[in-house]
Amino acid sequence: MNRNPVYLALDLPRLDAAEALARKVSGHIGGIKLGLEFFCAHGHHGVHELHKLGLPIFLDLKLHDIPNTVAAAMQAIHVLEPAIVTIHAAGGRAMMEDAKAAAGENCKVVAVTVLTSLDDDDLTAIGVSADPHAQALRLAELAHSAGLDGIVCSGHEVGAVHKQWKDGFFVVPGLRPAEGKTGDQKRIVTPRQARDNGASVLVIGRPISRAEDPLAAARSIEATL
Ligand SMILES: O=C(O)c1cc(=O)[nH]c(=O)n1[C@@H]1O[C@H](COP(=O)(O)O)[C@@H](O)[C@H]1O
Repeated sequence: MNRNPVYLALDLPRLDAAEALARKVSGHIGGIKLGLEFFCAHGHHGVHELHKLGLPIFLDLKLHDIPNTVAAAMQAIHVLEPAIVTIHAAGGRAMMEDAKAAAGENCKVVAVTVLTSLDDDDLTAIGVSADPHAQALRLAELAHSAGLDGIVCSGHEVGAVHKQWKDGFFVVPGLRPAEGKTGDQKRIVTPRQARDNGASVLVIGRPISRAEDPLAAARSIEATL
């Protein structure tokens, strides 16, 4: 894995625009994250196109279904040779075990714990009585015992998760440079705080992709790390 921990979230509707942006900042990121917006629009073809840049690909598909379906989906993406794939920890132990067993040899499988767009009230509304911190720790423990490589959590929880899972692989989104717009994210920290708290991968989208000058934004984030 590249030493630069920043994975650029390419949440853009057009393939040519996504490719151009990734190419422009490619010297200042460690990888590319392709999520649901990209995959639903451009599928395998889009992933093959982005592979041409030579950076590791993080396929953020957040799979969450019965174990058999998730395992079959994992097998269907082998051919894309992703470095990292996401599933949802809330899918349960058997789903996580089967997803890991079906993944390619060099693919890290990480489980989303509590989305960074959720706060206490959101968890209460879906019937979860634990706060985001406790819930993230609980799901991290489950993901660890199911044999996954790591988890996705916010920069607020990653320090505590790191203490209980020393060699885990931790993906942290919800990152904003000090002056960045929050948007739909609720549990945010700066890229530097996330790294200092133990993040392995820093997922950054709009602070770069929606910046007036994406190259300058990527450079200035890199300079803080
Ligand atoms: O799995 C993820 O990457 C993810 C999990 C999470 O809890 N929160 C979260 O924002 N993400 C993704 O991280 C990216 C964040 O984008 P920005 O808020 O634009 O930096 C998006 O592509 C989200 O899909």
